[in-house]
Amino acid sequence: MKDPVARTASPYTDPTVKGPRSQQLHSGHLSEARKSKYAVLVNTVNKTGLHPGGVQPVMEHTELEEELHEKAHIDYDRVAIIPNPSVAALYEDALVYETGTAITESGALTAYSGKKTGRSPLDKRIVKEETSENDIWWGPVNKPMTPEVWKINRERAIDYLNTRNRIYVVDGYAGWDEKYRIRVRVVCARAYHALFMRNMLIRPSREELEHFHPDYTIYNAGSFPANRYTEGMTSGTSVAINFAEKEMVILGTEYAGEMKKGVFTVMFYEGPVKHNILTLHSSANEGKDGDVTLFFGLSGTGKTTLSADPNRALIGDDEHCWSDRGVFNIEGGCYAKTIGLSAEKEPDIFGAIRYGSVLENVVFDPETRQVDYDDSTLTENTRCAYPIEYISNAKIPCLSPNHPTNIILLTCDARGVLPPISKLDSAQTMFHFISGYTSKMAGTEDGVLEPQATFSSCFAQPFLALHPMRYAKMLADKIEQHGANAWLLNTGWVGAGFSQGGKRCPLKYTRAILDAIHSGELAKVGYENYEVFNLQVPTSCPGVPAELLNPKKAWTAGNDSFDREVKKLGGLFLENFKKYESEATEDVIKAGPVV
Ligand SMILES: Nc1ncnc2c1ncn2[C@@H]1O[C@H](COP(=O)(O)OP(=O)(O)OP(=O)(O)O)[C@@H](O)[C@H]1O
Ligand SMILES: O=C([O-])CC(=O)C(=O)O
Ligand SMILES: [Mn+2]
Repeated sequence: MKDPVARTASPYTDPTVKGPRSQQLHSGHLSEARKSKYAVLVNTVNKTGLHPGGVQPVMEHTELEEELHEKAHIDYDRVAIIPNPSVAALYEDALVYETGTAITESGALTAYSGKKTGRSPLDKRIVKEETSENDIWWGPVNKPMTPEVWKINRERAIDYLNTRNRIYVVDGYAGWDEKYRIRVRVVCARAYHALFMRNMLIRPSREELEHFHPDYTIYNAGSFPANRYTEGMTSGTSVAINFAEKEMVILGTEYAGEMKKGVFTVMFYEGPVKHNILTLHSSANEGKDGDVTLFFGLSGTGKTTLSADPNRALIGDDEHCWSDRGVFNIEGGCYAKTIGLSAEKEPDIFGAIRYGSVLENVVFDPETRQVDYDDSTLTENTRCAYPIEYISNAKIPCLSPNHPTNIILLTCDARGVLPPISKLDSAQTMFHFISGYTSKMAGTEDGVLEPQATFSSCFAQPFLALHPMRYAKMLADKIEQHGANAWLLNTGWVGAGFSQGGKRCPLKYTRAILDAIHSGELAKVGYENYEVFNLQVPTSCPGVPAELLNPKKAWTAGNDSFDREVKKLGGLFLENFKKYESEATEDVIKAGPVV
């Protein structure tokens, strides 16, 4: 599969359209509801003696079909609506209707997302309407969309869905805490997208699905582009959320991550605004004594990798809420990066890639069906989505009544000047949380090919709905109330930066650092002050060479380049923080680097 078919966002080259409708009706995919519907049709025809195709017969529609018809004008007489299909049915459909979709050696379904292999943050918009506009952070990420443009795009998505022979509906919850969960419905054209969201949402029981009425609905028409001449569109891609209508519309990108991150933005809005709970871009796990650790960090910094820990139960790998009742995962699955994945280094994740999991944009051998996890031909951002129970020590239900004991801010510093581990006081925690520094690595966002210094407030800027300081203040209050310890952990370069030929901190050392935090040993060792950033770094850590702990001592590329790099990064932090200074307290402003 070295040269897969590049799918473009056009319905005309969309290989998912195959086979006449009559074939589908007999394809064995009909749900019970569908079958009884056709039984009704047959009965009507028999009773009236009318030939089908003459007078329009009276057809009975399911509750779900009626709802979709009423809310979204889905043409249920033309399109087969497949409600909450099984994994097996989705496999069958994906294999029949989608170009390049296949089963890999380990049993996972592998699919291509087409041209877009990462999120498109520049094409994300929020509808400007009165119920939410005073709360929304109309900052660098949330671009306003007028209600008129929303209607145009929504209609375009629905028109596209109505041209399909079959569309899928996946219903699920976001949030394991029943008090705070939202019900989400996904309506999409690709079986791969349906299976992805079946994995990523929390799966309701069969009974719960029977009368499931969503709070939010996602219309994913990603194979079909937005019209670039529609006012405000800057490309053929549009990912839009309407908080008043409680809907999301996707056009012009088939990257599945947009759906899960769309739900996340909804939680970033609903959590604080409606329930006074804090939404966080973090993973979480729990030790044997019930101690909870949260790992905040941007894409690629290690949330998924480090939260999968054989000694600790996994609560979740990417999206959590911290409420007055502890911590809960938003999702029912994990979405792991698979580039460079190996059974030796990351056995839990490797083992989760099996029947039911969805691999995205990986390269595999068409004969042996073996996946080459080192191959980044299609993208650096190769991924796998699997249900969380595929991690054997996942804690189900995925929540803890305990408040976090440790808070770990992850960063992946490609300059190699942030220490592998530092202990933070509360002002430093706020400074670094608001700053949200990492080197953005190639892949998860469209167009990023080399590491770039990036500051993403709350480690979540592309997903935030409200101003970052609203989340930061909530976090400060919670940390103070529950007395959590905070750490800054750099999973990035050590010894020298990316540009000086340094290397990324070996995973085994990062894991040893975490073990020492969890065993309490790291709190007991000696500390020294690390220049410019004024961070407290340990002078020793079990399982880690001591010389790695202080970047100045670890640096192999000459003192001049070290001084230059550390000051340059310090300067970037200060420059970035200026925009928050008017709202931050004096001690937080002072907790930044001194250049
Ligand atoms: N020292 C290290 N610590 C953590 N991860 C490392 C380290 N060295 C290399 N890696 C690799 O970095 C990647 C971290 O990706 P991971 O999926 O954990 O990111 P994430 O924070 O969950 O991102 P996203 O929010 O995009 O899902 C993995 O591919 C992992 O193998
Ligand atoms: O959303 C995605 O595509 C992957 C992810 O977790 C992130 O970028 O934080
Ligand atoms: Mn993420």
